Parts: sequence; structure tokens; C-alpha cells
Amino acid sequence: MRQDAAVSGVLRTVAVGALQLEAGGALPEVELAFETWGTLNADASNAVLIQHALTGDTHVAQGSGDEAGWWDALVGPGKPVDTDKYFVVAANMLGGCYGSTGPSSLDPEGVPWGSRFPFVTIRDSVRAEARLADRLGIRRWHAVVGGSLGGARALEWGATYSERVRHCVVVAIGGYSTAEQIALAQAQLLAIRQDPAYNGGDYYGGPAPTAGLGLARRIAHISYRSEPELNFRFGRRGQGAENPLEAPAGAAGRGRYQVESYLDHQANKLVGRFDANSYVALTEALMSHDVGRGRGGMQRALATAKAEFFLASVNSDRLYFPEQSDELARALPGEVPVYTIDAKIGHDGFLTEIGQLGGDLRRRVFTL
Ligand SMILES: CC(=O)SCCNC(=O)CCNC(=O)[C@H](O)C(C)(C)COP(=O)(O)OP(=O)(O)OC[C@H]1O[C@@H](n2cnc3c(N)ncnc32)[C@H](O)[C@@H]1OP(=O)(O)O
Ligand SMILES: N[C@@H](CCO)C(=O)O
Repeated sequence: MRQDAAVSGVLRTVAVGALQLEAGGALPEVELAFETWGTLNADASNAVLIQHALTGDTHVAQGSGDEAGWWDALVGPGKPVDTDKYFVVAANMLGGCYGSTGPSSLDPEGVPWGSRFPFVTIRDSVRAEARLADRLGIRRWHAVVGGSLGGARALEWGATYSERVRHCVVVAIGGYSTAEQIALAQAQLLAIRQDPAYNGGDYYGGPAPTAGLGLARRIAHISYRSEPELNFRFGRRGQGAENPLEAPAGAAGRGRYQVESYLDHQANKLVGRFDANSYVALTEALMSHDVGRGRGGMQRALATAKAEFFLASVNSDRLYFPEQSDELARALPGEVPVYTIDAKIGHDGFLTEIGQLGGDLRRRVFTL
């Protein structure tokens, strides 16, 4: 497949064939959507795979167009992941709704998969991504990098394709989803599934389960932000002229607290840009995250990993606690430090404060 710096940050898709799935079943034809930045060098040794988080997309950095990327602080010309030197690839995860095969894609009969979309794990996604790497002529990534669900995907690359990853950068996630993370995810899944519009997942062509998806986002977003941040930002204040103890003029119910309005906004934004079935598929994939599954546990799974690992956590993260990154570090061969993103806001610090890792990443991983 031709690589061309002129198409930087432009969405493309590639067919990667049929995929047998870890938990059983198969997808007859998988397409992956991806964007690239920079130019692949002659020996294909400068390629970097960047993995998005749960509701993220392939647009990690600004490209030929002018739309901002979600890790612009890290990726771009002259940035720590310097696209004048590295060839950066970002793929939409299998099951997603930003171009890769997912529940809203059409099956071979031309009907949206909906409820028939199979359970896909992070390993399935990584296996599909390995075929994308093959198509792009990339035998070994200089680095695979990700945060949150993207970090789980990066870690799976390091364990599954040990020979194909030189540096593995895992931010704001441990080696497996814990009971609490699974529990929070279950509440989100039920919010969607119990929305009558969900219809078991077959809602395409009818009203979408926006109430359920919005509630799922509210639950998730609370976990993405720290308690002190929410308290400092919103406290007990009412939203604008709304009084939480009184009904607004002409409306049923009471006025909202500011934090309720904030969560309403976050929910509405996600509902406008994300498919509920993909939210379910990717959340279930994240629940399955366990690098040691079927490999004799985390330590044994990683004992033969050849990559150099770079781990980081957000010090105020109350979803993926820093201790879980520390535990992962201890399971890795050799001494692996865990870098700290110092952020007051919680888990989302891996998005808003990623620039803090720039210096260490330049020293340890992106040394060209
Ligand atoms: C790695 C990935 O792939 S993820 C890709 C990027 N992620 C996303 O887009 C996920 C959704 N967004 C987020 O998670 C977060 O917005 C982040 C992490 C991207 C950014 O966080 P922050 O900059 O701290 O934004 P914050 O949480 O303060 O939200 C700001 C929004 O809340 C709105 N807001 C703030 N207070 C209120 C309020 N009282 N009532 C209503 N809305 C409010 C702001 O107007 C702003 O709206 P806008 O985003 O439409 O401009
Ligand atoms: N804000 C991020 C958090 C998940 O890690 C997202 O929506 O993907």
C-alpha cells in the first residue's frame, strides 16, 4: 500500500480479511479505518502505532486538514512524536464506529450487524491491526503507544507480537480490568440495554437509544474526573439562573446543579457522535482486558516480551489507579519505572496533560 505524507491525517480504510474471534464466532470480512502522518522510511523502522481510548478516533494529530487531533501535544511536526521523523499510524478499533468494522457496519447481505455483531476482545482487535501493519509493510513498530483502552491495546501488542514491538508505551491502565472497572462498565451497559429504543441492538432505521447512551456516558464521565475537580469547579452551585430547589418557570421538576448540567452536556455530545452498539462492543472488550488470560497470569504473559516498556499513570486517576500501573511494572521483566502525569482532574489527565510525558518520551522512546 502506497505511503504518502500528503495524505497526513486523512481517513482511509483497508480490508484485512476474515477474522476468527477469541471468544468464538467470526467476522467474514473486516475493514480497518486508519490515518497516517509522516513518511515510512526505507527499512520501515520509523513506524509508530497510536491507539485511541474508548470513544476516541483515528485523528490523533492535526493533518493536511485543519481539524485538531486529540493528542496534538504529543504528535506532530517537531513534537515528541515528531511526524517529520516518524511515520505515525492510528487505527479505529475493531467494533468501533469511526470507520472500522463494527455493529453499525453492513454484513455481507447489506444489513447492519446490530445485535448479531459478535463479542470482540482486545486481542481480536490487535490481531486485525497486525494485518494492517502487514498491509502497510511494517514488520516491527518502533513504538506502540496508547492510553486507557488504547493502553490495553498497546500492552496486548507487546504480549501478543513481542517480536513486532520495539517500545511499548502504556498510559493510565494496568494489566487487566479490575472488579470495580468491570462493575462500573456493567452499569453503563445496562443503561444502554434497558433503553427501550435499544431493541436488543437492532435500532438502525429507528430511534437510537440516546437516553441509555447518555446515561452510560454520565456514569463513565464521573469516573474520568476527580472528586476534588468536580467539587472545585461546580460545588453545590445551580446552573445559571436554575435553582436546584425550585422548578424553573414553566418546567416540571427542579432546576439543575451545575454539575448535572455539565454531565448533561457531556452526555449530549457523545450521543451526537457515537453509536450505542459500538459503545457496548468496546466496553465489553475493555471488560475482557487481561493480558495474562490463558497465558499463566500477567507475569508469565510478559516474561518473554521483548519490547522496552514505558509506563505512566495519572496521579489523581480514580478509575485506573496508579497502583495498577505499578503492579504492571512489577510484572514486567527488569526494572520498569512508572512515570507520573501530575493532573488534578483524574483519568482524563492522560488526554489533557499528555504533554507532561514529552521530555521522558523523547529521552526514552523517540530519540531520532
Ligand atoms: C484518547 C481518545 O481517543 S479520546 C478522544 C478525545 N476524547 C473525547 O473527545 C472524549 C470526550 N471529552 C472528554 O473526555 C473531555 O472533554 C476531554 C478529556 C477531551 C477534555 O477535557 P477538558 O478540556 O477538561 O474539558 P471539560 O471536561 O472541562 O469539558 C468542557 C466542556 O464542558 C462544558 N461545560 C463546562 N461546564 C458546564 C456546565 N456547567 N454546563 C454545561 N456544560 C458545561 C464546556 O462548555 C465544554 O464544552 P465543549 O466541550 O462543548 O466545548
Ligand atoms: N475521555 C476518554 C476516556 C476513556 O478513557 C474517552 O472518551 O475515550
